[in-house]
Amino acid sequence: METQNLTPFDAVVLMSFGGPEKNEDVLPFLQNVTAGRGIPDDRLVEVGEHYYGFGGKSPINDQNRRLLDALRREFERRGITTPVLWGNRNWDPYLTDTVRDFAKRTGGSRFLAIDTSAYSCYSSCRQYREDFANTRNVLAQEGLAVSFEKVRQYYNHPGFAYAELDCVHRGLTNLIQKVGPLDPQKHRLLYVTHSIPLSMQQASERQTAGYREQHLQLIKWIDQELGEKQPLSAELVFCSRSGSPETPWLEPDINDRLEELAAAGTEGVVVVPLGFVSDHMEVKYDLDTEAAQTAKDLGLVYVRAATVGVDPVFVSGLVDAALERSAQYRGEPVDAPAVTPEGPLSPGSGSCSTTCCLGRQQKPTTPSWDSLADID
Ligand SMILES: CC1=C(CCC(=O)O)c2cc3nc(cc4[nH]c(cc5[nH]c(cc1n2)c(C)c5CCC(=O)O)c(CCC(=O)O)c4C)C(CCC(=O)O)=C3C
Ligand SMILES: [Fe+2]
Repeated sequence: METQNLTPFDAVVLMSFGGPEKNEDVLPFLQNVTAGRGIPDDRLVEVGEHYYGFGGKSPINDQNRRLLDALRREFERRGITTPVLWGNRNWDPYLTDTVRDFAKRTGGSRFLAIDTSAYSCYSSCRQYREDFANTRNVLAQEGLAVSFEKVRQYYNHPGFAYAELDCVHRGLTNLIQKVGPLDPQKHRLLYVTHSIPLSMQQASERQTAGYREQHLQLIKWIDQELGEKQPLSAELVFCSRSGSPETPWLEPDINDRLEELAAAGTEGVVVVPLGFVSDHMEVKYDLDTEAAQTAKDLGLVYVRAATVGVDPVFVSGLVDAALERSAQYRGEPVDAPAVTPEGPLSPGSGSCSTTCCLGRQQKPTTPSWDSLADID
């Protein structure tokens, strides 16, 4: 019997990046994101233009509203009565405001977070835990005691993995509709994720397979699952590089790779945004606008596979991951499934928390024992 029980948590909080809703939001949002992170001004102007091109509205908030709704419906379907809240790092509704409001309204103090990023690295894992510590510290000064736990990074959880598999399968079907039978000489599968600085990549490798390798493991699993149906070679490419040009980031960039492939005789690609759980601005601009234009200029057929979004298999997997974390927290034996050889990254075990993914400056994180004293 599955444990349909989130004890001792008072609420689940969907934790995300946040994005602007209108033109006037864009600058303050970018200032929030980049405070103290050394992003060159011309890059900020460029990224601002991406947002203005969409009327100043990032797609991410509406995606999160849909996910929030889907999670609530899945809780209801399973008879779980724990409330599901939503909070962001960089824009309204901010995590601190959501949590303060809930704590004052209900007296609840223990929060279990589900992040909208699936892999391990500073930006996608540890920085969220710094956010939890920040909220905890701000609210402590206001006399409210709150605590946070989070579910594991879920890139290899069957819910996310099978939902991705379905996205790839549908992308391939779409390409076949456009070009006829697939030909490994002419067609290719490009998995895309957010580039990160090499230093951040290296920090992610200290205790786990690391950011890049986690993607490669999932790609390998998808490839095996597709089996004979899928003759194309697959590779991982990157998008959304920022930072200063002298700092090395993960490569190749998708646009550069499309040029190389076209020159070598490729005629069509399926682009799978494996690193993004829904259609964020990176997907809408960097892939659907920029990379699609690159492909068009090169005469390539370009199919963009879907993101998992609110696929019921994904949503149900997230609820399973929350139940798993609760049971683990209570000290009960748990079944923690994973599709890749690395296995589940148990949060709080140290495998993806204590010393991994350190940022440039060391800041407090949650859980509270994960402090500077634990860093070797
Ligand atoms: C790994 C990763 C994820 C995936 C994990 C996760 O989801 O958390 C992610 C997500 C996102 N990143 C986003 C937006 C931005 N990221 C920036 C900057 C940066 N991202 C980085 C990495 C990542 N970012 C890094 C290493 C930087 C350099 C600065 C730094 O070291 O921190 C900048 C500043 C301008 C620029 O430099 O491009 C912006 C505006 C949005 C919102 C999009 C929307 O509106 O839909 C989302 C979901
Ligand atoms: Fe980012």
